[in-house]
Amino acid sequence: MQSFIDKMIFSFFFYLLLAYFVYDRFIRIYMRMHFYRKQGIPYHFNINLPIIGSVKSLKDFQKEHNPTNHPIIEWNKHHYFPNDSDTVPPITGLLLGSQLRLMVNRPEIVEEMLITQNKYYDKHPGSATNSDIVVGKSILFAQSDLQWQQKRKVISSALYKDRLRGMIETIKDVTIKAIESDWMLHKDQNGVSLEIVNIMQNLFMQVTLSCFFGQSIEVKPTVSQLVKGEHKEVRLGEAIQNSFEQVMGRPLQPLLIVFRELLPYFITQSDRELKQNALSLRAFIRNLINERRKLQDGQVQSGNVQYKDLLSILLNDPNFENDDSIVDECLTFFLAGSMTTASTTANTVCYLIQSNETEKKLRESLKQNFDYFADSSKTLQDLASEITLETLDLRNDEYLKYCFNESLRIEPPVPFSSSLCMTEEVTIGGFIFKKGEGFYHNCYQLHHNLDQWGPTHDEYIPERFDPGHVHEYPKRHPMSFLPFSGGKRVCVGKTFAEIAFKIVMPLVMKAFNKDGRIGEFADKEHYTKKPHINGLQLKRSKIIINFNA
Ligand code: HEM
Repeated sequence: MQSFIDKMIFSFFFYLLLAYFVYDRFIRIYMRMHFYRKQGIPYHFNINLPIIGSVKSLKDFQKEHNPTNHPIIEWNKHHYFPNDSDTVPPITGLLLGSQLRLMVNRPEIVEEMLITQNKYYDKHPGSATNSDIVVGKSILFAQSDLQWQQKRKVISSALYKDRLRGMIETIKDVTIKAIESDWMLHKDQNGVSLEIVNIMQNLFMQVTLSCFFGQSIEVKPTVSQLVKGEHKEVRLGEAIQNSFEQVMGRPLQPLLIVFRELLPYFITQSDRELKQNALSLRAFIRNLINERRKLQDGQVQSGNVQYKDLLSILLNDPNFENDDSIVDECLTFFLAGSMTTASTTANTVCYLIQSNETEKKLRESLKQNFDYFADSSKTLQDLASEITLETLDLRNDEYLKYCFNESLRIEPPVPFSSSLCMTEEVTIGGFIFKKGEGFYHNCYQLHHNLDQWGPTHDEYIPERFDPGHVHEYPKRHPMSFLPFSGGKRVCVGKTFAEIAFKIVMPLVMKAFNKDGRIGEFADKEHYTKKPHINGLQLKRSKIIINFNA
């Protein structure tokens, strides 16, 4: 009798669970899709497959087209607006496994979301769960609560103007050191042959280490990582990037597509390796923190400027109650700060190689701002002495700033926002969004909408940001350019990123120059295609440049 009752109880719970599974993975999703389709939001037909959703279609698309751009961006475009047309659907549907996501492609809707309706959505809790293993509870994926607000305020203070002045000195030192003592070692009769993404990634990792963690620029940190079962010493930047890319790809693993509840567990061999590697990274950062604790004042000395760096600020603030919360923010800074800036700079170099005219204009413009830039009797150090917070305003000509903007536009380092989530049912842009719905801002598309950027949207033209060229490139909707996100979650490092770019580019262009050209691609194919280097996919890009030295 007892065993019969046990069986009944077991069966009851088993069928209850099954019913929940069927409801959650099929019925609920179909009802939601129906709800959005009725409002005119398209869903590509392949995504109706139970549980698998768009994933099979996405994988097939990758196999067939091998997109150099981010697959989600290209898939969205391929299925919903394959030919450049004025009428990109404002919102398109995506089903990642059994998770519905909406892609917002139009600036008018983004504006309404960021400005008047921002209290109705927040970061999607799924992003925090997924990335927890690498960035823990950092501000990047945290909900916009009081704790996030307080932490963000403290972190932003590491980037105040007086501190930026010190960091400018550090960035100059790190860049000159990289060019002279690292890159130039590869010099032969053909110039200096370097892989652009790799050198920029390492450069900006060193910038981050020195500016925010006060590390000596002599240190080139490596971390022990498991690569297919073998222990290897990997450069810190590469190790962080690898772990992040793996974390981002995890929700598309077959097991996790079917049972997303298993996301916090690391079951497969590659997941266990990822966990191990993430723990090694965290241990490395904890070590930095311990070393810093031994120092008395936590001041960084750079040239004749002294400043308190991020690490000393966090160590002395009650909002960061334990070392784990400091490690979380440090790893976020490495990720958010260096991959993005590295890809922007690498893209700019590629576009200069592709366009003689743009490079000529940029060199002319730099000459107007910095006397030593084109003077061959002057060294990199001489040029560096002219670079200050004030001269970085580019008072005589802003072409370098236009190049920065155009690089961010044509290839946004963060091509779509992290996953966001409606906290209430709300109507935006005439569409009703259900509570709990996940969505992304499709920044890449915002930067390429034909009615906003015209038929040349796929060409690198810095002049579009020059007010003097407004007749050729009319003003766009303000939300058509959104590389740093916006509203309360706008990037905290945007000024730092711009400053770092404006320091690195002139130094690199002075170091590598033959008859006004920086260098050439080793593979001639690169002259005709867009570089497509974005911050989420650095590993995919292998572009060798023969720099002129
Ligand atoms: C070209 C360079 C950069 C670009 C394009 C960029 C872009 C972005 C974007 C789009 C977001 C929002 C991400 C989301 O949707 O979740 C973001 C957030 C953030 N960025 Fe940046 N970023 C850059 C450089 C930096 C730098 C240099 C730092 C640090 C020094 C930094 C620190 C952060 C942090 C901490 C957040 C999270 C802010 C919050 O949610 O409160 N970023 N960035």
